Amino acid sequence: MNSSPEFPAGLPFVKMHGLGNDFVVVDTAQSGVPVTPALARAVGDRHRGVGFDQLAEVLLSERADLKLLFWNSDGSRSGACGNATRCVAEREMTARGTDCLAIETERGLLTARRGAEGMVSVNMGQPQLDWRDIPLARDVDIMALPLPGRPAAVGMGNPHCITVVTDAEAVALDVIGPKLEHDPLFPERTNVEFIEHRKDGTLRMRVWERGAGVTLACGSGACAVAVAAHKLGLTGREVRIELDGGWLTIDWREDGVWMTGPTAEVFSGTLSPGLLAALS
Ligand SMILES: N[C@H](CCC[C@H](N)C(=O)O)C(=O)O
Repeated sequence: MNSSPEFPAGLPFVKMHGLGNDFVVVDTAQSGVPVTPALARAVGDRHRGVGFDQLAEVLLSERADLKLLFWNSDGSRSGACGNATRCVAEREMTARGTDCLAIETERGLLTARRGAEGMVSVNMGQPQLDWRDIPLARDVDIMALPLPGRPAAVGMGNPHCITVVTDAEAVALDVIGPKLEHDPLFPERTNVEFIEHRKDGTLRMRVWERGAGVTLACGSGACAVAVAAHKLGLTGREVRIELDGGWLTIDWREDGVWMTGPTAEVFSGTLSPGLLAALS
């Protein structure tokens, strides 16, 4: 095995997930090893690395308890990642012995709280409902985009394209997802969600994530979906959403869109110095 003169001890990481939306958490504040697109791609490789939907990079913050940056497995960045925010918050609240945490992200300061029955909630902030903020390439009706199925567009610090369908299971996500992800209407690409409004008032949601593909869940996507479903008159401000990996509760309150759900720590390990050396 090669050793890295720069990082002789390798890079410690923690593997976590929220409803099967899986993450590698690395603490740059402690390790001093900054994440690069190449590192994210290498660690994100499910055969030659660890594998993740997103990598959460923990940094020091002057304004909050900590700062988080999010990376997709294709090496691109995401301004928001709700499930990773909840996972890191759980770990940090446990380490610090608190029930509340302030987290700086690219989209602003987020508040996380420990909830009942081991759940963790995070306020993902107010949705972006202006076409320039989502962002879209031009001014169109954001609740009925000029695309097949008349999807809605909502930003949560990252873009989401939401189509209401009668049968979410029947959607060929891996065919339609990448088409919408790369549609020119979305200059920064987009996450893609399909939702079915069930008779019991809940939503069934399936997701194709920008930069990661089909995932078992997407927290910011669930927030965007709840906002779109409410604006389309399907649901109230609070809704339960079933994703492939489980359930999230979303509550669009006056102070922002709160998301509540489970978190899990899976294992911790050390990225080998050889892997890091190959990238430098
Ligand atoms: N899984 C994340 C969202 C990742 C979004 C990312 N794929 C992007 O490029 O915006 C979540 O729980 O919110």
